[in-house]
Amino acid sequence: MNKEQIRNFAIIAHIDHGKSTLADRIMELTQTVSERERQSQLLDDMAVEKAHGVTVKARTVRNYYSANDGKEYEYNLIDTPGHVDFNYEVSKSLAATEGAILLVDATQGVQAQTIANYRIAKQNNLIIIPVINKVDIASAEVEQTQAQLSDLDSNFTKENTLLISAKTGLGVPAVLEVIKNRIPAPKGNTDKPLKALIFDSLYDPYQGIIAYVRLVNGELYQNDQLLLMQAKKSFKLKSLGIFAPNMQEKNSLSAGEVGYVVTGLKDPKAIRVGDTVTLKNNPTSDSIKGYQPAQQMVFAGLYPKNNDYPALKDAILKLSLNDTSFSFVEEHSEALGMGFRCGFLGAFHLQIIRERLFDEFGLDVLTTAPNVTYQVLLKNGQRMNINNPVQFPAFGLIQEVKEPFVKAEITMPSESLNAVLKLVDSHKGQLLDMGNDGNLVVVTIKIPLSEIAYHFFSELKSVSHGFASLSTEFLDYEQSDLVKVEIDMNYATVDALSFVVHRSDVNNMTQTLVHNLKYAVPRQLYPTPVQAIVEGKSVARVDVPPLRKNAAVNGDAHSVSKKAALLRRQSINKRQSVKNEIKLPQSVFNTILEL
Ligand SMILES: Nc1nc2c(ncn2[C@@H]2O[C@H](COP(=O)(O)OP(=O)(O)OP(=O)(O)O)[C@@H](O)[C@H]2O)c(=O)[nH]1
Repeated sequence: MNKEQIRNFAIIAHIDHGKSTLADRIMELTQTVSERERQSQLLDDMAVEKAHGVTVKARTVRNYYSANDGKEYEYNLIDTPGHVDFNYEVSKSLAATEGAILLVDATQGVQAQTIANYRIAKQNNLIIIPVINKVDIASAEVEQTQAQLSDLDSNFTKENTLLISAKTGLGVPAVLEVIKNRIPAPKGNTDKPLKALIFDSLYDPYQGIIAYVRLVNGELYQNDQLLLMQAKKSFKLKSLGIFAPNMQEKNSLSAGEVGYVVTGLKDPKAIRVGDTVTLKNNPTSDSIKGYQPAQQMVFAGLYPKNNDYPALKDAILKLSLNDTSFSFVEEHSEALGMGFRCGFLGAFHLQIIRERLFDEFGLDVLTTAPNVTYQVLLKNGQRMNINNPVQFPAFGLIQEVKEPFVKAEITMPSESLNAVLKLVDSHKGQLLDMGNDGNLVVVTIKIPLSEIAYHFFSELKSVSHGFASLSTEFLDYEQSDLVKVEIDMNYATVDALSFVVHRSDVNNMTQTLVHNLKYAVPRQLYPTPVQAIVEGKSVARVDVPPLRKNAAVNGDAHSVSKKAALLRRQSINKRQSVKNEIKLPQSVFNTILEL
């Protein structure tokens, strides 16, 4: 295909605004999928995507479009996820394209992820085509949505914006023409040495690592000897091809094109997204730069339920190829054995990884309570980054603790403003700015990441009846008001408990904890006070009743586990970092971790 007849583009939008549905229509109109293969959201084929009805992974598919000018064009379409946790997938995809369709649901208007994705596209210097979707719905507010788009970018005029229904197909043929007219053909030179960007990868049990590539310069042929420039690793290419939408082998790929390379490499660490592929014997002089690695925000321990550590290790390595945005290091826990401490982009990402381990590798994993990274400065001047509560140093040694703060933009209808501000306040958020645009309010806040990393998103949806949307951006590490609560007691199986909580949560938290703890089984036959101590001062105290006559003196694991589980759950709900030194049998510990 002549390079002038290639168009690489992505579809970007807020969650559920119709990207996958539009991708379905495009594949049908270009006859990429036959009548027989048609099914809705064809590209969302992962089990987690079907279960949650959202796109998690970006997908690439090549279509051939017969344009009105009588020529045939190669359209490489990339469908991207819309959830705030998966912005990283969006930026990866956009690095491989020249243009983007910015899709906005006419019944919802511009939302937080519309703005966030628009900005990523702008940063990548892409041509953006504004498209308003779902115009078939009676409650569609086309004019208002149009006005919001013009506010976002003055180039998004009424004349430039397309109106479609991805569901019925209305207006979609016009989108196909506009892609050809507005989005430029890829630049790049087939005569120069091969230079290709790896923008995604996956592990195939039979073929090893398959890299998704976008060729910037040069050509790629079957049997080429290739070199990974960052990894400094060479290999002989096993085969190459395109996605249509399934893998289809080809003899060559050339500058501007998007496709896949079967590397034959088995070591998942060999391939890094963002690396440059070139020819071993005729390498390019410069590699592709500026590719930002993902920044993990939420951390948790993952342990195999059935003690099958080798299987978990293998699965995590392979999954990390397909999702380069999560990080992992081995860790060992007294109670759970070998596992991994993993970093995620957000709580939803954690859930998705957990489900993928189950769906794709048959592995059931235990997850410890999620937490963020704390920067700790010790009195002796040593600095530590702590993302594992077990490693939290003794409070007496600590000079200062800092925690990550983010800037969050919440977009909502004005009716939800009060409820949202209340929610923000209860999560220690500070209002930075508030803008009004018709019925749409955009509130900018500064908030500790630990406060919004877990349940904030679902609480926001709930208080705004589903209408508020959120986008976040990391700000900095700032002083944290953490204090340590020590629970002073003597239990049969629970030796000691200490929690790290925000100062403002101390009173409520400790009252409840101490109250619940009194029901656990004490070792002594005589009453014992349980008390919570903060900085040497008792903040709550409860006298434990004498042991029931026939209770097991050495502790009733079940009853302890229930109470400890309750404790754990409360601590999770409160979203503080938790340090506990519970020594319990494995089975009991498992129950706690699962909560
Ligand atoms: N009535 C109507 N419904 C639509 C239209 N486009 C999409 N939908 C519906 O909107 C819902 C979301 O569509 P998707 O295509 O999954 O949205 P998406 O943007 O890919 O969602 P994520 O991948 O989760 O970000 C589905 O139930 C679609 O059937 C449209 O033009 N009209």
